[in-house]
Amino acid sequence: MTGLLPTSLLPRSLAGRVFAVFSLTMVVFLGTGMGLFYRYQFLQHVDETQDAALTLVEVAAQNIEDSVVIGDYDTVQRTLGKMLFQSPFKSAAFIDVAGGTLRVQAPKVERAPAPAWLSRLIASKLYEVNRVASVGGRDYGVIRLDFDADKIAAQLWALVIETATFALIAFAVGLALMRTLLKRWLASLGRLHSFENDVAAGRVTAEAALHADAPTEIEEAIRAVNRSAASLRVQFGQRIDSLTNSLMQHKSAVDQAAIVCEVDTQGRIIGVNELFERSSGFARQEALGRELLDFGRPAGSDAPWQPSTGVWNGEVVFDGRAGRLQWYRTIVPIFDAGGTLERYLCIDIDITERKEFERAIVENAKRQTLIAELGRKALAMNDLDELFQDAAQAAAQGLGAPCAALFENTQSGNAPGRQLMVRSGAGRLSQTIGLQLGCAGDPLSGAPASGLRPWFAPLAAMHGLRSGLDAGVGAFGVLGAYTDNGRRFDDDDAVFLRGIANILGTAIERQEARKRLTWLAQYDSLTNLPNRRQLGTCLEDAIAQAGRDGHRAAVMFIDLDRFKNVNDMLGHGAGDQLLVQAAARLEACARTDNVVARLGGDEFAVVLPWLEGEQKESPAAAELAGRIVEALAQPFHLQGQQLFVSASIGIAVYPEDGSSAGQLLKSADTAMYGAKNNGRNTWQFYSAALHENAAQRIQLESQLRLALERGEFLLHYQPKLDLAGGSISGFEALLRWQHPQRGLVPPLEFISILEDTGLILPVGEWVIGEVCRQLGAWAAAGLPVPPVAINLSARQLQQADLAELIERIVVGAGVDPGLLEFELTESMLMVNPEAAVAILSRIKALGMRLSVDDFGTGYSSLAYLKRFPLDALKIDRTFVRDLPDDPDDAAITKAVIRLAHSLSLKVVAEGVENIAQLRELEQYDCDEIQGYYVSRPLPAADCVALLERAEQALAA
Ligand SMILES: Nc1nc2c(ncn2[C@@H]2O[C@@H]3COP(=O)(O)O[C@H]4[C@@H](O)[C@H](n5cnc6c(=O)[nH]c(N)nc65)O[C@@H]4COP(=O)(O)O[C@H]3[C@H]2O)c(=O)[nH]1
Repeated sequence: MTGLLPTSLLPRSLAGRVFAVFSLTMVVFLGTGMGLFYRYQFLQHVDETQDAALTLVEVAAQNIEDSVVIGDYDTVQRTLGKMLFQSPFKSAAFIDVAGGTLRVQAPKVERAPAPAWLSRLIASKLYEVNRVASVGGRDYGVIRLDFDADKIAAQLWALVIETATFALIAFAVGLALMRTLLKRWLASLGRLHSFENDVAAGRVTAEAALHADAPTEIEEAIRAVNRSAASLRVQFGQRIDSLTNSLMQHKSAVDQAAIVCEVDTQGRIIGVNELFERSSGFARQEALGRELLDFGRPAGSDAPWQPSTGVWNGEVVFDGRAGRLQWYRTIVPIFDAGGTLERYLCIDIDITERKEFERAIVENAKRQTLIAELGRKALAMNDLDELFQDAAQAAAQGLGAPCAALFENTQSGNAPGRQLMVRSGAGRLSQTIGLQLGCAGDPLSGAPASGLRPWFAPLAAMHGLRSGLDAGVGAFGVLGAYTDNGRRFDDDDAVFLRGIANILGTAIERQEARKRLTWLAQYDSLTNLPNRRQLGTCLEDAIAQAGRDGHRAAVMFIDLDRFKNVNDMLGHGAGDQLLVQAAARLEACARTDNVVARLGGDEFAVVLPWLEGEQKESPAAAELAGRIVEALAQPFHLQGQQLFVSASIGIAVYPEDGSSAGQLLKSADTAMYGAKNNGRNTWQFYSAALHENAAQRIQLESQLRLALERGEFLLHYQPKLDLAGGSISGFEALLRWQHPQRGLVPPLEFISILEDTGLILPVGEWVIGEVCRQLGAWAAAGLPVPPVAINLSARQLQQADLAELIERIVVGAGVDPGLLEFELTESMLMVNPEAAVAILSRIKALGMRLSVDDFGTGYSSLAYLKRFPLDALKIDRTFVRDLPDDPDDAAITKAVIRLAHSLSLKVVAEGVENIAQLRELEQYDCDEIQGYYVSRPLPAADCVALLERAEQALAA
C-alpha cells in the first residue's frame, strides 16, 4: 500500500494508516456504489415517471373523452386537476382541435430545492406526454402533460440526501467501530513502548504484555519480541558476565601489578589498593583524605602534578615507611557520561629497585673505572708511594667518602700490640701521613666492617669521623675510607674497597716478587749463595781486576761426590739440607774476599780474586781447596743419620787457564773431573792433560753413539764357582766395547758415559738380547747351559715397563727365564724403592733371579733389602781384597754372610784372587765366589771349554 500511496501522505502511526486506508477504501466503495445506485435510481425514476405519465394520460383521456364529447370542460378540468395531484407534472392541458387550451397547473408543493444541474438533467431526459382524445373515431383534442423537472429533481435529491445521509451515518459508525477495534488491537503493540520504557529503566527482565484478544500477528510479534528480548538478555547477560569477569580480572591484575589509588578532583586520595598499602607502608585509613602529592613529588625537574583534565606521567619520589621509594606514576582523569571530571586514577609502578639498580650500575661503572685506572697505574708504576696515594684517592672517590687512608703494619711477626702507620691518605687524612697508631692484635678485628676499629679512634676523634669501612691489604696493612655522617657502608662498598686493596696487595706482591726475581737472578734460593750468573759477573770482575793489577785470580769448581745417592735415598728434602750445610761449610772455609757460589745441583764454585806469589799452582789456593775437601769430608747429620759425602775440586787460574769467566770455569770443571778420576775426595789444578781427557770423553761419547749400530759391543762372561760343589754355578755377562782404534775398552771407561747420555737403555736392551742369544747357542751346541747374570743400570730400572721389555726379549728368544739373573746395586734400589719393588716383583714373577751387586759399598741395610724379592747378594771385592788379613773386613764379611743366610739369601763373594781368600770365604760359609782366581771374564767362545769341562765332570 505504501507503494501505491506516497508515505508522506499517510499518517505515521499504524492505527492512523490502517484507518486512513480503510476510510479511503470505504469512501471509494461507497462513492462508487452510491453513484451507481443513484444513476440507476435516476434512470429508473425517469422511466417510471415517463411510463406513469403515459398511463396517467391514458386514464385521463378515457375519463375526459366523454366529457369532451359533451363539452363538459369542467369535468375535464377536474379530471386534469386530479391527475396533477401528487404527480410529477407541472401542468396538464387539453388542447382542443381548435387550439383552445384548457390548462391546469399542479398545486405548488414546498420542497427542498434540488441542484439546478439535476433539474436540467431530468428535464433533458423526460419528454412531454400528449394523448389524443378521440371518441368514435373523432378527435376532440390532445391531452398534454408537462413534467415538472424541478419537482422530480427535488424528489430525487431528497432521496439522494436521505440515502447519502444514511450511508454517511453508516460509514461514520463503521469508521468509529473500526477505530475502536483497531485501537484495542493495537493497544498490545502500544504496550511495547512501556516494555521499552521498562528496559530503558533497567528492568531488563520485564516482558512485553500480551492482550488476550490481541490479533495473532501482534501476539506473535510480541512473543517474538519477548523471545528476542529473552535471547538478548541471555546473550547480554553472558557478555556482561564475561565483561564483568574480564573487568574483575583486569582490576585484580592491575591491583597485583600496580600501586593504585583514586584521587578526587581536589587531588585528595579517596581509595588505595593493597599494593599501595604494602609498598608505601601507609594503611588505607592513613592514606585516605591525604594529598596525593604527599605520596610522591616529581623525582626530576618536572613540575608536580596538579588536578587537570590531562594525563600526567612521571617519576615521583617519597619516603615510604620502609625507606625512600621511587614510583613511576600515571594519573588518568576519569569523566562521567556527561563529560564532567569525576575523579583521577593514579597508577604507580614501583621502580625503586630498578632505580637503585641503575644507580648501582652507574656507581659500579664509576668504581670499575677507578679500579681499572688504578690497576693500569699499578702495572705501569714502580713507585709504590704514588700508587698508595692514588689508591687512597680512589677509595675515597669511589665510596663517596670525605677521606681515606692506607695504614701500614710496621711491626713484623705475630707479636701482640701491632703498630699501624698512616702510609698515605686522601682528604683530611692526607695530613696524617707518618702518624703511628697503636693496634692491639689483628688490625681487622674488633669492630664491624662498617664501624670504626679501636685503633682508629684517635684519628676519628681528631677529624670528627663517625663511620668507616676497611679492607686488609695482605700482610702489608689496611686500607680504610671514613665519613663524618655515620653512613653505613654496604656489601658493594666492601667489594669495591677490597678490589682497591687487592690491587694494592698485588702491586706490593709484584714489587716484592720483582725484588725477589732480581735477587733470584743473582742468588741461589736454597743456599742464598750467589748463583752461576752472579759468579760469572764476580769472576769477570776478578779477571778484569787481576788483568789491570797484573796478578792472578782463580776459580774452584767443587762437586759433591755421591750427593746423588743421598738425594735418591733420603729424598730431595734431605738433599737440600745437605746442600745448605755444605754451603755453610764452604763459606766458613772461604776468606772474606772469596766469593762462594752455587752453580746448580751439587756443584759449587769459589772465586779467589787475588792470588799471591809467582806460582801458578798457588799454595793459598791449594790450601783452601784442601780445607774445603776436609770440611766436606766431615760427616753430615741429616734426619738423624750420619752421612758422608766428599768433594772433588778443580782449580783454574787466570790468566794461564783461561782469560774469561767462561773459560776459567770450564777449565775448573775439567780439573774437577780430573779430581774425580783421581779417586774423588781430592782437588786438582787444571792442566792441559786434563783437558785432553775431557776432550777424549767428548769424543768417546760421539763414538759410543755409533757403536751399537756398528756392532762394536760384545759380552765377556765371568764364571762363578759354587764353593760347596766346586762347580761352575753360573756366569756374569760383562760388557766390552771393541773400539776400532783402541781395541777392547773396559766398561768402567764408558758405562758412565752411556748412562749420562741415556744410551745405556738401548745398549742394556742389546745386552739382554745378546745373553739370550748366547744361552740359545750354548743350548743348541748341546752344552750344559748355566744361569747368566746381567748388570742393570739405574737408568734401566727407571723404566716402568722394564719387566715387560725383558719378558718380550726372553719369550722372543725362547729362553728358559730361570737361566737369567739380574744384578742391581743398592743405590739403584733406593732411588725409588716403591717402584723398584713393583718392577722387581714382576721380573721375579717371570721366573728370573735377582741379586744385589757390590754389597757393602752403599747403604748396606739388610733390613731394608728385605723388602725386595732378592735371591742373592754379592759382597763387594773391597771387603774380599784384604782377606784374610784385615780383621775388620773379615768381621764384616762374616756378618754379612750370616745375616744374608738368615734372610735366605745366597752370598757371592766378588774379586777372589787367591786361594787364601777362597779358604777364608769357605770358612765363613760363603756360597759362591767370583774372581780372577776362578777365571777372568772370557769371550763366549772360551766359555765353551769351561762348560765342556763341567759337562765332563758331571759325566764322571
Ligand atoms: N780387580 C779384580 N777385578 C775383578 C776380579 N774379578 C772380576 N773383576 C772385575 O770386577 C767387575 C765385576 O763386575 P761388576 O762389579 O758388576 O762391575 C761392572 C759393572 O758394574 C759394569 N758393567 C759391566 N758390564 C755391564 C753391563 O752389561 N751393564 C751395566 N749396566 N754395567 C756393566 O762395569 C763394571 C766393571 O766391569 P768390568 O770392568 O768388567 O769388571 C768386572 C770384572 O772384570 C778380581 O778378582 N779382581
